[in-house]
Amino acid sequence: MLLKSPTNLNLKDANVSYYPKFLNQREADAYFLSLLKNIKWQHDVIKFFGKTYEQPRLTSFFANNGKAYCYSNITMQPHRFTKDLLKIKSRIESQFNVIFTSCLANLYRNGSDSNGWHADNEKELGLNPIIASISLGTARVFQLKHKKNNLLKSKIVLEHGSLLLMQGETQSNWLHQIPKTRKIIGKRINLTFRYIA
Ligand SMILES: O=C(O)CCC(=O)C(=O)O
Ligand SMILES: [Fe+2]
Repeated sequence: MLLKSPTNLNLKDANVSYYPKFLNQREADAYFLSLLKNIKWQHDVIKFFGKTYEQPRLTSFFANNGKAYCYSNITMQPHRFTKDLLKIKSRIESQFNVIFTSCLANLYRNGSDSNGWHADNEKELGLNPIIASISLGTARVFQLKHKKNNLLKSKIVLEHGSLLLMQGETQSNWLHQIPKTRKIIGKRINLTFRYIA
């Protein structure tokens, strides 16, 4: 299958590219409904300076090697990959000649749900990880900012069926987030495929 040419965000010290319609409309619609229904979405509590907060989104974690994922003081024990996730994972792996062991799924229920500034730089991801991020459902804004140079920022709308690839030194040099919005909007599912050794 031939991919439409990607948009490269042309960020300094990073490598981020965007593939709209990586999944076609029919596939994206079907995956969205199926994942919404079949994933065991959980609502985690994070600890931060001794206080506890509910995460502003639901999540679920999957892996084929039993390895847990630890971030923000949460340890997520993996489920086995579902058929849907395996199909999407294989599509990305064969297209880009990469291998993933794990997938973190996020469900943003409405505009109040969000994902604050962070880099995916946990040790178990290794140096310069490649992270493949699939978006399904309502489009949301994805913002990036350079860790050291506050003049360097970027943003892109992640559309239904799209793929965003972050690789190279992106996680060392940039932060990213999904900000809240006051608009009345529907649900969005995001899948981030990762390699966790
Ligand atoms: O929802 C998104 O597009 C981003 C998710 C993300 O950054 C993460 O799970 O690490
Ligand atoms: Fe992230």
